[in-house]
Amino acid sequence: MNKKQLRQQIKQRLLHMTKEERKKKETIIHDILFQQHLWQTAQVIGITISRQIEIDTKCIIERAWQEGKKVAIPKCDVTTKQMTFREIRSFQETGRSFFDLYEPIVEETREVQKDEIELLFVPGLAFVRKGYRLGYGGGYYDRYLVDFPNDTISLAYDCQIVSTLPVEQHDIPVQMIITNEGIVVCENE
Ligand SMILES: Nc1nc2c(c(=O)[nH]1)N(C=O)[C@@H](CNc1ccc(C(=O)N[C@@H](CCC(=O)O)C(=O)O)cc1)CN2
Ligand SMILES: Nc1ncnc2c1ncn2[C@@H]1O[C@H](COP(=O)(O)OP(=O)(O)OP(=O)(O)O)[C@@H](O)[C@H]1O
Repeated sequence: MNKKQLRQQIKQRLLHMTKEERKKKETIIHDILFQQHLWQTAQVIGITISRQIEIDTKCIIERAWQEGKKVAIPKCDVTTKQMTFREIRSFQETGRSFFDLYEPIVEETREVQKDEIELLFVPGLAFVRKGYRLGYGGGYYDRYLVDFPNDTISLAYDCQIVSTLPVEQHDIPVQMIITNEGIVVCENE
């Protein structure tokens, strides 16, 4: 199966989950996350604002603010396919952008440098247990991760874990995946 077909297949799986199933699994994933030392000690997190089929990140962002953490979200440059992260202090500092994404409002936010982000949440559609992932096809995270120096984590429903993925030269694995079935520590060789 090629990447495009695989994306379609996983999207279908996600769309077929019932509201109850989704909520139940989401709660488990959030609970596991908040128990992690990695979470508890991170002072600055990098995270996206979730869309329909993605695991809810708004409550993660709110929890981060409650715990005094700083929250940075990406702003994509569609021509260079690069991202920069900017700190948001409330959802009012975000605006709807391309592709139905919410991005930081540049005039109201400051840029957060890569090395300031202590824990980066990496979105994806499908994952293998070694940490390799299939994204939405922009290549934004693959580029961003090239010289990212700190911890990376992904959140996924069990149905997003697959046994194989077409791995390419530029793919960089995440260090940890949290699913509703537990934690996967990805061993990088
Ligand atoms: N909530 C959320 N925000 C996010 C991401 C995400 O996965 N989730 N991203 C995670 O990376 C970045 C945006 N990712 C994007 C990925 C693809 C395309 C895009 O234009 N896709 C084309 C197909 C491109 C291709 O196949 O070459 C399209 O669907 O038409 C845009 C943004 C940053 N923000
Ligand atoms: N480090 C990189 N440098 C240059 N081009 C890259 C890099 N990483 C990915 N690309 C290019 O970006 C495009 C999308 O890559 P890919 O299909 O792996 O995206 P993805 O993993 O689904 O997306 P994302 O990383 O945003 O989640 C491809 O054309 C790929 O060649």
